[in-house]
Amino acid sequence: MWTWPKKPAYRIILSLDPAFVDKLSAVCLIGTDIISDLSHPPSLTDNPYLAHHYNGRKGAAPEPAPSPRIKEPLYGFLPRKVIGEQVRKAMDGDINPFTKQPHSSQYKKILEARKKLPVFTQMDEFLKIFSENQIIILVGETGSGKTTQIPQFVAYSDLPHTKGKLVACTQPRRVAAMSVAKRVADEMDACSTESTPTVQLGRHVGYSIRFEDMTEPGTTFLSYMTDGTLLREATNDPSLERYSTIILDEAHERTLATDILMGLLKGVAKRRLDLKIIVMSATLDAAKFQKHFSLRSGVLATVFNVQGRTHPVEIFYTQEPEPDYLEAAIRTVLMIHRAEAEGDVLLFLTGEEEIEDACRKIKVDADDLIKQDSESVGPLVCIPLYSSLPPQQQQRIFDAPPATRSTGGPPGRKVVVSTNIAETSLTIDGIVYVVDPGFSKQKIYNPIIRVESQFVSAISKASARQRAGRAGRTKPGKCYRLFTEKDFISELEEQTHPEILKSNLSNTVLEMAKLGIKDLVRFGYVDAPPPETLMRALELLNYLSALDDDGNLTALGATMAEFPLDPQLSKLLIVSSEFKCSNEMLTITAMMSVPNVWLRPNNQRQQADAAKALLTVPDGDHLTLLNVYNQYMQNIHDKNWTWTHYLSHRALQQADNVRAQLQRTMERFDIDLVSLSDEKKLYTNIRQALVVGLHPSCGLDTQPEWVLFNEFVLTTRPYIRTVSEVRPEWLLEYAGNYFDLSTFIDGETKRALQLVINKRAGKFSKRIDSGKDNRKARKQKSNR
Ligand SMILES: Nc1ncnc2c1ncn2[C@@H]1O[C@H](COP(=O)(O)OP(=O)(O)OP(=O)(O)O)[C@@H](O)[C@H]1O
Repeated sequence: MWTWPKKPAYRIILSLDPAFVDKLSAVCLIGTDIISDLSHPPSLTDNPYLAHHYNGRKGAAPEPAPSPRIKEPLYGFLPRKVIGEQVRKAMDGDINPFTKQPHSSQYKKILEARKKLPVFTQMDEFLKIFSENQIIILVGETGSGKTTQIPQFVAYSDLPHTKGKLVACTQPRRVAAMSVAKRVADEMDACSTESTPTVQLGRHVGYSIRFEDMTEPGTTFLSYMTDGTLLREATNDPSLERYSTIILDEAHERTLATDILMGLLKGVAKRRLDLKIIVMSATLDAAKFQKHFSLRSGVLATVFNVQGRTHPVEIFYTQEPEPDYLEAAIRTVLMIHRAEAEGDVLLFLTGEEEIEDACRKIKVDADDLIKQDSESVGPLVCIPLYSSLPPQQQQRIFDAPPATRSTGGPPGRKVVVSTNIAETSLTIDGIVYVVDPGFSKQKIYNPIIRVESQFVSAISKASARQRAGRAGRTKPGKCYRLFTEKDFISELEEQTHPEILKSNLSNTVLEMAKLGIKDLVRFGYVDAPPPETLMRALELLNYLSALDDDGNLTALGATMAEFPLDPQLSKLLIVSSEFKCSNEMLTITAMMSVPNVWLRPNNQRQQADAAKALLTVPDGDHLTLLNVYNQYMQNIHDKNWTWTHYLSHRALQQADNVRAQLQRTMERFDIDLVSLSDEKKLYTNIRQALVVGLHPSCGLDTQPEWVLFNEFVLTTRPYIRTVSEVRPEWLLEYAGNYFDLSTFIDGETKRALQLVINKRAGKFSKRIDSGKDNRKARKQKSNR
């Protein structure tokens, strides 16, 4: 039987207080984190393992040691001669040079439109600089054509494609990677209406996002992908050999994965002299990237500026600050619908609940408007967009607006209500109006208490410009900012803070370890993360036995890094076969990796709750998720069954897909897929590895003393989600190293666990005593 090698992979929380949810702010956890209450805060600097990573310095935040003076390597890169004239000829020719098929007339039509983009007018200049430099920082205004054109120029410059290497272009968001790949495939001739498409999306031009790889080895020459996907790929191929050029788009967003890639690629560029790197940014703040990518001391990376944008966008501000931005946003959308000319609207809000709520309200109010004045108010559809929506549902934003009701009647309008995932790279054809209240939800990780919280806060000026840029993509647009111009100038920060400074880094550090990066402190960050955050990540990975005491990646850690999951979840999957419940854990993990499966329409809440109650397993949310999936399978994926049980068919389909992918990874590592036949024992085993929650949506109707949970959300109150009841004996048995009471300071947790130990010892000694008594009695009897 497997036992916890060091500390538990589960997040466990103790509370003896019935109102313990309120105490969760004092609990440290994140994601599927290990938690304890603060009576057991592992000291950051006293921990020998962490101290080792920080040169044994105690009590002070580590400072990076001065880099050793090394002899500068002879540096040069392999020049690639690219001639603009030849690229232009290939584009204008009758035959598609990638597929050797004739170009369609639609291709030529789109090409004429592309030629008007600012980037296109500077193609020769770009290709010259591209030939002469290994690394380029490209700065261009939103809408100038960076995302769609530059990767194509590079792909043409790679011709002939006998070398078989690809061009990669990263995007911070899935929806952008998918939609830009589609647009570029169309531009390269995938949209022919008159013949079989010459270029195909998913074959010649592809995309790759977590759980979905739409590329074809040997055929794909240009792939759009999320930055996280490329980073994951680098863990298996740190030199990223299969790429000829890597383009990091939207670098100004400073996502965690893009930042790590920037550090990594700097090293790869020195090893792979044939590799080209382009870092694209919409802000003029390129100096940081230029400095970062200076490969020789004193020589900054080359910057290429693209002038101009496609269409003008008129900006409007409010006269006074708006007291309620949501109400103001809805009012503005309706005002546009009633008074403005044809064109769709994009409204930026902060999160799923707010977006769904706004969609409902806008729809109701728009229907009222139509009733009052059907002559001048046209039909309206509202489409939500947020990251937890399944990709197919996200694609609805590209649907055509509703048709005009009658000939000559007012035009229909589409309103997309989105989080900031629509802020960059997306072109939603037809969007003319943008409504920007100036807020977004931001995650902040506090490494001291190990809590990640979400706050609604003001966006940066850079974000506001990106948002405005979503209008004016295909025609002139208008942007309504729901704040004053004075606030824009004096209150908004210039740039959004890099994610690396405010995120939990456990996943990233595991990936870095897999990449072979030993010195986390002196890795070439663009901005170095807070030392406490790195320490927390190391600590967690060490607890999980993904890293050994010297910080080396263990075999277990290497396997964990292969799963596209948080380290805690991948650990659960790996160890589940020891608990004889790996089939079930696969299902539970897949269900936790997809959007919420429960539907709860506003007007049918009671029915939805009753349906949920029928599927709820009293032992906890995890077993309930398992039950839902099993029933879905027994009902042969029936859409009607999901509908009548208020379940999202799409989310369940997605879970099925994710499960199959995770299963393939398990099989690759020979992890047994097993299930105990004794259901009661099976359920106990699963819970020994899992969590129960007291979030209002939780199915538990009891108030358990000890629970394990999956997610901690700090909103107006702290909540835990996806929870299972656990027994304190399990903590001592399976997580003995973490729950080693000699390392606990005196407090509630220690007292409670001590009680359990005493109780067990008491029982044990009583048993020994009674054994002795029995033996004595037997002896006396036999003596007699
Ligand atoms: N799906 C599409 N349908 C129609 N036109 C499109 C589409 N995608 C892009 N375009 C056109 O190409 C232009 C350039 O888009 P692109 O995404 O390449 O710009 P960008 O400079 O990368 O902007 P951003 O920084 O905002 O992503 C758009 O303004 C639009 O005119």
